[in-house]
Amino acid sequence: MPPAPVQPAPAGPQLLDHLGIATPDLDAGAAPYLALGLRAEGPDEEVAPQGVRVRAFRVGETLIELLAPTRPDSAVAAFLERRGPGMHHVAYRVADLDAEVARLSVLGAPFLGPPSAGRAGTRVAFLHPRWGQGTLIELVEHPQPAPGAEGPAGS
Ligand SMILES: CC[C@@H](C(=O)O)C(=O)SCCNC(=O)CCNC(=O)[C@H](O)C(C)(C)COP(=O)(O)OP(=O)(O)OC[C@H]1O[C@@H](n2cnc3c(N)ncnc32)[C@H](O)[C@@H]1OP(=O)(O)O
Ligand SMILES: [Co+2]
Repeated sequence: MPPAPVQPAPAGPQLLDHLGIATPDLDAGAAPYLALGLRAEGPDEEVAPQGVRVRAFRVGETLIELLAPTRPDSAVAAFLERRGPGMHHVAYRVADLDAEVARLSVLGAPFLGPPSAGRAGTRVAFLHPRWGQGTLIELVEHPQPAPGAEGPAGS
């Protein structure tokens, strides 16, 4: 009997949220993106649970997320030690992270721990790179806008 087809994600359409790039130094790592004409979005942010400092550059609906380690035992420090600077992860936006973690876990997807805090108020969860054909995959849920913050009243 053929395997059951994978059901579409119930949490709605997914966007490419960002690409994570590992660099030992944010200023040096930013140089090519500034030369391309991209602008940093907001101030740099430290995400302590991940041991990184982040500078984000917007490209349409997607961000380039430059990541520099803040401690030697962080995932990004280990990556730089092993592979040097470069593409670190691909992040997909989901509407309901807990629902996606539950749905994919049933399929055997190897999550690297429970959802945790990401940059800019997001919640994130990671899937081991062996599952993504050698690519570390991140799922991102953005915070819901506050009621009434979506536009002028009556629009
Ligand atoms: C800014 C915050 C947040 C956001 O808001 O977006 C972030 O993006 S934080 C980003 C940093 N955080 C993380 O990456 C957390 C999840 N990562 C991990 O848990 C680990 O990095 C890892 C993926 C489990 C790898 O850890 P490692 O100790 O290297 O594990 P292994 O020894 O099991 O490695 C196995 C294998 O995987 C290769 N590897 C490691 N990292 C990557 C990667 N980023 N992309 C592709 N492959 C990766 C590693 O080289 C090993 O391969 P071999 O060398 O062939 O054995
Ligand atoms: Co990320």
